[in-house]
Amino acid sequence: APPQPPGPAPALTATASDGPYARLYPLADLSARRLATADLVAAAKYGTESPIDDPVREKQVLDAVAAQAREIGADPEATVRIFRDQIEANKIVQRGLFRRWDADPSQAPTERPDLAEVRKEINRINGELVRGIAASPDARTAPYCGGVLTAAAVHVRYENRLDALHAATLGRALRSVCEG
Ligand SMILES: C=C(O[C@@H]1C=C(C(=O)O)C=C[C@H]1O)C(=O)O
Repeated sequence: APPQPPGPAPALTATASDGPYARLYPLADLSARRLATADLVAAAKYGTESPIDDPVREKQVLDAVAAQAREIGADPEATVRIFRDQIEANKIVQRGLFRRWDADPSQAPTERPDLAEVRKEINRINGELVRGIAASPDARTAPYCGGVLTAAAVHVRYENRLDALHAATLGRALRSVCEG
């Protein structure tokens, strides 16, 4: 037999026995990981000329994930919709941190990460998230999606000891996962 092409990464391989929780949990987990990058992005931008909103970079992200979705057979429209929420959530955390640091400069970061390096990490998470979206069409369109996704998000919240800002914003990041 000819060699088979490599399949998706094991953690995201969906089998017939995977239930909706197993399909939706990675989306909550990856969203929390993506949201955690907002702390680094905010630290990279704080006290510089770089604004929180960067529409040029946002368009690059959305174009890239739409192309990846098409390549691997995920719905590009659902993928872009989910990523618009991911981006909005990321900016909400950045704004929250800016406010926190303005109010109490002793909490402000003392080191400034390299934004280009942080964006490489965001790109890696974006790729994983597109694969997770591609692996979950049935779970995302099922009537129980919202309940299962909320359970996964609660698990992720406690597992990662998310603070109130990140926990609330995780809900924002996941807003349209269950819209199909
Ligand atoms: C994360 C950043 O900040 C914002 C959020 C983005 C995102 O979530 O991908 C992209 C651009 C910015 O509007 C960034 O500048 O990279």
